[in-house]
Amino acid sequence: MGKIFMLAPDSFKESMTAKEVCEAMEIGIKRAIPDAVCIHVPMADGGEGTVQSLVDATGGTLIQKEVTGPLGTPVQALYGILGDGKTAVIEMASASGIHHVTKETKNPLITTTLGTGELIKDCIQRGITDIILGIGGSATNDGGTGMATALGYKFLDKHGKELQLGGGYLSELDQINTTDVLPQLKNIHILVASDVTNPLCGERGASVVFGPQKGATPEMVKLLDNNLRHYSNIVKQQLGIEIVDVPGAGGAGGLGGGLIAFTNSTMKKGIEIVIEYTGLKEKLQHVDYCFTGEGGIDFQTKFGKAPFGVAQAAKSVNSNIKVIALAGSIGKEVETLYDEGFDAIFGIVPGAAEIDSLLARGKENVARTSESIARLLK
Ligand SMILES: O=C(O)[C@H](O)CO
Repeated sequence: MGKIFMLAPDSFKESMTAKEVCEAMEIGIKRAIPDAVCIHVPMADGGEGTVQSLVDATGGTLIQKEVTGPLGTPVQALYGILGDGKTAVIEMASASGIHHVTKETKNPLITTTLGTGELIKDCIQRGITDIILGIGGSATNDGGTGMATALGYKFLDKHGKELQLGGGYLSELDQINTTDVLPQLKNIHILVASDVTNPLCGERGASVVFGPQKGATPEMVKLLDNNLRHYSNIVKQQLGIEIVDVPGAGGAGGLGGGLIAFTNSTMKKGIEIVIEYTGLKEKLQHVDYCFTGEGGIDFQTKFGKAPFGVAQAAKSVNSNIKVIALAGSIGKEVETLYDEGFDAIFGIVPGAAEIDSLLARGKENVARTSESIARLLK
């Protein structure tokens, strides 16, 4: 039998999905080593591409659903049901992400995570019991109250009237009513992959750090931070749950905190979840070479990006597996990755060119680079 190659890249943003990168790698490797055995395990780190990668890796299905977008108007969102038929994978950004608002319509006082909750509800209604939820890239700062509203929680003011959606109104919160919460919710487990470990409030909190990118002025940041603090106090008084300082509670405008308060959830690093659900370590057992990669690789790759998780997994299974990374751009202090399980890192760009043409020619560049590497390995 020929040498066995594990192909486990992340997507190359705006150029190729992780699955397409796998296919391009295989084309290049087989030009040099026709009898190479290539195992495809498309990767992701909990952010954009996680739904596609886990659906591809497990033979699952994609579901399209119209939900309420961050501004209250309908948007088309996608989520996945994995091959096991009982686990769903959702990226909150698909329903409530920043790409659904424009520079002119960005407004974290009114944006809502209602649509994310509608996706969770849709999963529950299909009999799903486990949900993997990637959070980040949001347009919202509502502490996950919109998400909870879709699941039946009611956020009331002191007159018993429901608050308007959006983090800007949480100063009026007086009571959280749980009478109409979906009864099935208590049987659902949500594994949360947050892109950050920030707390809900304060200097490192959701509003101060991520509010400005969602259109918050300095005054709005102050208001939103105070509102989330007030909200966390009510959650503590009425539900007995402390969310204000929990790492990750500030993810996606406080959706992390809302998930802790209102659902049966656990937070974990996105890449760890993807490695577990794709069975990467089992598939690495008899591998000789492990190819990974991402659009950009630099020193930050070691803070939980997919290629880092893949390199660590490969070396933990067998330290003799050679880990080879491909990237569109190679950034600062990339040499620090050689101590982290990477044996070699290759840029795929053939020469100076317009970014659009580089993105469009990603597959041929990955195939050519993979062929060159395989010629050396042969
Ligand atoms: O959505 C956001 O607020 C950021 O991506 C951090 O989670």
